[in-house]
Amino acid sequence: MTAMRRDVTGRVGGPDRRPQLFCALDTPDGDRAVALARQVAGQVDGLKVGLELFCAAGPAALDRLSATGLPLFLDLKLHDIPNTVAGAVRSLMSRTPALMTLHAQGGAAMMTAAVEAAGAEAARLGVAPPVLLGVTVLTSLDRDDLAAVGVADAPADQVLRLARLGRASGLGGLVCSSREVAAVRAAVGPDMTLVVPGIRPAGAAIGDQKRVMTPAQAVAAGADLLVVGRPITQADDPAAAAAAVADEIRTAWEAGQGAASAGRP
Ligand SMILES: O=c1ccn([C@@H]2O[C@H](COP(=O)(O)O)[C@@H](O)[C@H]2O)c(=O)[nH]1
Repeated sequence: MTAMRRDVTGRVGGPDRRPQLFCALDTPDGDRAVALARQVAGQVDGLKVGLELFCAAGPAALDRLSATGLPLFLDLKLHDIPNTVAGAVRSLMSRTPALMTLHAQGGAAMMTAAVEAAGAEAARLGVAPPVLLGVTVLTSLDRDDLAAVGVADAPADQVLRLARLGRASGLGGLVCSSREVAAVRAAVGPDMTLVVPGIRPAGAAIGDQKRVMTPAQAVAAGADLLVVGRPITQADDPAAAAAAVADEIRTAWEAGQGAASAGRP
């Protein structure tokens, strides 16, 4: 597995805790994914492989992307009975992803089974276990969408409920939108890795996302890892688009660091 910057707790971000940028390679074409990865490799901290690429190109896509040397984030959002999810985690571990997702609404037994399977399989293979991330409420959903599936609470309340369940189940991190990340941090403490998709630079098309923020806003809110897909991959110049997002993250982070040290006695 490619080294991830983690602090002593395992939280992604490294000693300086600068938020990381991962590019979502959402394409059914393995060759295009590899080409995109090469284009953005100098600007991003890692690559995210989701359902579209994995369903089309399979685990071989992970092997090809590993050659970039960047950490891989396998975002398959596992959601099934505990035994099946544990088996899927074991099967995926040989590809040594740095991060993997499962749906927190799959419940505590499912998440615990995944954590145990990842730990045991990592020990057997002699590798570091991935950071298991619980997806709380998809960033493409708003209050009306939740109501339509029988959840009367606002997204922020449902995110917090699932975040606490994920922490109690032993997960290493959570996926939520930037809008909830500060409240989730307050609820789960400093050690969990908080990942935010639904990132849109000012003026970018929002598409199917509903709970969005800019990269700078996500950093100010306290995100550890920002996932950006189409604003980079569908740009005329993906490398330049990735560099602009990375710059925005760095600038916002440094401004926050400066403000924090100015407030210190
Ligand atoms: O709540 C979630 C969880 C995962 N995603 C994934 O992130 C990227 C976002 O891509 P964009 O093109 O920047 O919208 C995509 O792979 C999703 O599957 C998410 O958007 N929201």
